[in-house]
Amino acid sequence: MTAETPHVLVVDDEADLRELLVITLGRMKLKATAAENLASAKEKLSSGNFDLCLTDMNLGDGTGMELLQFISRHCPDMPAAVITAYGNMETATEAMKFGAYDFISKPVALDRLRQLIEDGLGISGTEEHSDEEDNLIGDAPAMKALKAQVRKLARSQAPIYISGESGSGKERIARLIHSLGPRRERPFVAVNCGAIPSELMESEFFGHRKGAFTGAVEDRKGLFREADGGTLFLDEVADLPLHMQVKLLRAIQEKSVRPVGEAKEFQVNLRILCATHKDLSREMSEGRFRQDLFYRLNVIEAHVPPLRERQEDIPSLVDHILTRLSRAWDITVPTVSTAAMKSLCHYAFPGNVRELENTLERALTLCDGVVIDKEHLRLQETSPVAAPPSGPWNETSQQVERPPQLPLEEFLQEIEKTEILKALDATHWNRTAAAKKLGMTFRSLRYRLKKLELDRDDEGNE
Ligand SMILES: Nc1ncnc2c1ncn2[C@@H]1O[C@H](COP(=O)(O)OP(=O)(O)OP(=O)(O)O)[C@@H](O)[C@H]1O
Repeated sequence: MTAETPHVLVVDDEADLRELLVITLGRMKLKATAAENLASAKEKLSSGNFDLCLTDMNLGDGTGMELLQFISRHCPDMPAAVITAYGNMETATEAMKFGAYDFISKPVALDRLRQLIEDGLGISGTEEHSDEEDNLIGDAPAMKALKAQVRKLARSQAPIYISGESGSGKERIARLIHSLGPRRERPFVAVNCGAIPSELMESEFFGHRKGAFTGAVEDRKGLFREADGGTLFLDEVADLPLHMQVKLLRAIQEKSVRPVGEAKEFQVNLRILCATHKDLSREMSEGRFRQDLFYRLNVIEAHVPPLRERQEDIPSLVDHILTRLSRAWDITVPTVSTAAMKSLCHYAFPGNVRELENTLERALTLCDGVVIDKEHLRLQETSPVAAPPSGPWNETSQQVERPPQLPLEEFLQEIEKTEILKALDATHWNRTAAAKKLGMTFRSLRYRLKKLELDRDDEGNE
């Protein structure tokens, strides 16, 4: 966003609404320009410098969706929001998939409009950095793609469904989305839906008045209001009982909650992120998860790949986790022997990163404090890797296309890494034999291992 007065483009074919929006924006001390159809909006966007666009869906000569597509191609850094017909959630959902950061329904409520504009201007402009990002380890192609997706999603207000196996890092992704977005200064509230007893759920989510039921000794705000202005992360959302799913849907749609034993409703403004290790569409088709809630929450899906599909990330994760544990325990970071690292890189980790953390914590207690060796890991030998490391080649050795967001240099590095790891694997990490297999000198392989940060340990296993 520029340091000057933010400039908003309003696009609507109805003159009355257009005027109302321009007046409201003026009162908010913003500069507003109006366009009455798609062609004029495109022309203004091409010649002017806007910080935000607010568009209706019917534009006479085109649709709001077409304008969103134009924006994502020509001004991808400018946030855009849409105005939808009352109750038309499908259009709103579709618009968010097309890149709108939020929507507002007609008749336009002015306080909601103000909020929408403020949120939008908060995300406009320079890229944010978050410490959470540094703590999200992973350079495997799938993780790089996920990080790029997260950066984009952080700007939007769309609900996101984070899928992935247990322990793969879903909550971490949710925190990152929050910390990179306009709500970062507000609370991030995480709740494990599977851990709340069914009878307490309503009061946990929506709060209660003192005396509303036995045990309600004081007023309680509830998670929705605690997260007001910020993000509510519903972990294990598939575990919500059906009666609670109805109430949750209502709260999300109405953007308001009524505490147990309270007569009045409270407005809430929050972003909902959810996750589950279960297959949510299957839960829905088998009648355990409401279809309407599914479509409301699952506007955009972000998938966290299991650790066995990004084994090249294991060495840096090991490094990161051991550094963190050693700092907490106030000890020197131990080294990991080549044999131990090799078994870690070949283990399937059904419990994903959490299992890796537990494995290393145990190894740290069992080792002599200097070197973690294979026997300290106590990995189940019966759990071999289910899939080969995800590299630029798939299981049938067919070439995989370069993900568009991955620069060529890094893509080529991935190929190099995968091939080197394959050769090391085939030769039981005998680097002389691996170099021969790869048609290079030992020195050249050693240089590449260093460059690719695969030379964790120099124990002279040549
Ligand atoms: N990419 C990563 N880099 C560093 N640490 C990670 C990463 N992914 C996960 N972790 C760590 O692994 C542990 C499990 O992650 P997290 O709780 O986010 O997983 P989850 O998928 O939400 O698990 P569950 O399904 O059990 O709720 C956490 O301690 C988290 O900090």
